[in-house]
Amino acid sequence: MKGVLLINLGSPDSPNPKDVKRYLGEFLMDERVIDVPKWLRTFLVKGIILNTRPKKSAAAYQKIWWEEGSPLIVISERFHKKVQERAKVPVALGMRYGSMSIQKGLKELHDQGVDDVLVVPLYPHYAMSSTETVIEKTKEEQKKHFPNMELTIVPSFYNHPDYIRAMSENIKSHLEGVDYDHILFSYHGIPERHIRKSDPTKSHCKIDGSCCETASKAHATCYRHQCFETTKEIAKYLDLPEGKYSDSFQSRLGGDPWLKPYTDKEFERFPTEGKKNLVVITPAFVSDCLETLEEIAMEGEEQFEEAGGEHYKHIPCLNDSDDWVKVMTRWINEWSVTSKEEVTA
Ligand SMILES: C=CC1=C(C)c2cc3[nH]c(cc4nc(cc5[nH]c(cc1n2)c(C)c5CCC(=O)O)C(CCC(=O)O)=C4C)c(C)c3C=C
Ligand SMILES: [Fe+2]
Ligand SMILES: [Fe+2]
Repeated sequence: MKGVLLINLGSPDSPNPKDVKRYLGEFLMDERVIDVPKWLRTFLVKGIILNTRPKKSAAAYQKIWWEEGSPLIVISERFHKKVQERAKVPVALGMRYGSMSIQKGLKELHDQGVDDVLVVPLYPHYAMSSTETVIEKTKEEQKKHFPNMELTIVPSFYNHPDYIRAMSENIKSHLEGVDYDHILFSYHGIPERHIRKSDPTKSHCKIDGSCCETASKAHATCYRHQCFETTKEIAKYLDLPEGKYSDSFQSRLGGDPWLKPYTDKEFERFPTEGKKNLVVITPAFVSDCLETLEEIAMEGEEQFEEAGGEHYKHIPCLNDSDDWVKVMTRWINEWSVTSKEEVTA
């Protein structure tokens, strides 16, 4: 029997430093997130980062926490419930880190008789620290606990017409009557090194001006290319004029070079160029979370206004909007009526 596992990143159990520390410990000890030899990762995470970061992160979580819990979890649960109401097969929800584990999600499906699972990483763009770690963890849990289950993985949907249309219509609905100078597409950043590591050709991705524009099979796993494509497709759909929009990358951690330009530097630069009315969208996240609600909606506005900006607007993610629920349900229902031969063909 077929079933679906939706997988998002996860959040701490509460915004208290103790729970945040446990969550960050699991997250940052992932070899696909901090990709250095285990002894060095252990030293960096347990010896340095976990001594200071949990307090700072807990304070940030406290600013955005809802009565029902973490926004990322609550929104994912609402989305899951609505998708389940419309889907023709059982749908479960799991998180890569934290208490709502992937193993629990697979067990829930297994207990309902599911042995053929569509795995949906809730990330539009491929990165080793997001999509790849979800896929590898799911395969590991399946092999260990549910050897008779089969998995089919939904590919990154960064340029899927349904995702582009849903994103564009969401943006359009929030821009009605809004006067703006510029739209910033702010994507979660990753270290530049991860782009090179994910390049199967080992020669295409140079992170220069043109590699992401030149056709290559490397783009199936190139986060940078996929982010730029999402922007291009949304701009095309909304008929945005050249120069009225741009890309940036947020949330960097540590001293290594991450994808540029950095979002916080753009907030400081725009007002000096006369871009004083700014709209920010965050297409790498399907649901609002710490990185959109605190870093972009709160900190971002402050940084922009301190630099001389006048009006600032963050557009919410797709969250549990009817449109996004319908898109996901259609993908699921189309798969659930497809035979195995058609899927693998
Ligand atoms: C959109 C996909 C994501 C990628 C790619 C990604 C890479 C990545 N993240 C960190 C470090 C942290 N990220 C944190 C929060 C966070 N990250 C994503 C998504 C991606 N991360 C989301 C949805 C969230 C929000 C979680 C929530 O509970 O709302 C955090 C925790 C908060 C903090 O202390 O800042 C860290 C740490 C790295 C190092 C990385 C790539 C190497
Ligand atoms: Fe992150
Ligand atoms: Fe590229």
